[in-house]
Amino acid sequence: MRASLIQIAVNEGESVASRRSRVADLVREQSASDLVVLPELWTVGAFAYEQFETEAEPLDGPTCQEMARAARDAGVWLHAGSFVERAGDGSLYNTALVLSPEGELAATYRKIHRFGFDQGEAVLMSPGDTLTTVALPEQTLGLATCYDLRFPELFRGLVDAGATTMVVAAGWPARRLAHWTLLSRARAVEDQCYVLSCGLAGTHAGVEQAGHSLVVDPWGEILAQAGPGEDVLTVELDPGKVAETREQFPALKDRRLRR
Ligand SMILES: O=C(O)CCC(=O)C(=O)O
Repeated sequence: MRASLIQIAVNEGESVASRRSRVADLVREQSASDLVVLPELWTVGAFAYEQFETEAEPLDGPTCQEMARAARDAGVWLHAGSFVERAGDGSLYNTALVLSPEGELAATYRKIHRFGFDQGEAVLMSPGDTLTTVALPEQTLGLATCYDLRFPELFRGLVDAGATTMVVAAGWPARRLAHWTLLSRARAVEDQCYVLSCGLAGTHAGVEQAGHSLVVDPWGEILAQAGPGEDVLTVELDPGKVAETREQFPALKDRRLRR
């Protein structure tokens, strides 16, 4: 399975609507891939808190519709990153979308761990409560968003639900770049899975983004890593590698503290 991660630069001066159509074109350019992954909140910017209310969309709003067309045109599975979802009761969620190559909505994931402690996303958004996996022809995706990366129990839950490839859509700040790389590798090693960590680039709301999206294999090796700017990373995921790693080094079978 060929996967492409599009590390999108979010800078002030580009409207959400023009970024949406620019990103749709970038997705269409990845038609040689099977799976395309976008970052967290690439529409508005992960730290643009004052725009969350004004840019919130229903689940079937412009981001979902435009990404569905792009997925269908490219003929790819598209993890369309996340956007600010306004639910029926008015509350906001940081919601990730997965679209099929036919442009159908295959899965959604509402970010469970909100970032900001007692401010920002943590107070503006409601938390999701449901783990999400998506069965693709060669890999089962387990979905996570940004701060979720710090919570290994979420990933163990995804392993138990059958995930073989974790997709982490993020808007990770540059000042904690070392944690981004370390935790992506840690999740891959402990869960013996591929990890596709796709972050934002650029600077918005005064927060420089880390970039450095990466793909890690089930042994913890980094297969590819982007630099700080907008970039596309393309890697081949070996369909047998997760099972082979789990068989040759069966540490997951030795778990004793399952809840
Ligand atoms: O955990 C971190 O260091 C970054 C998390 C974050 O920026 C987010 O979840 O939006």
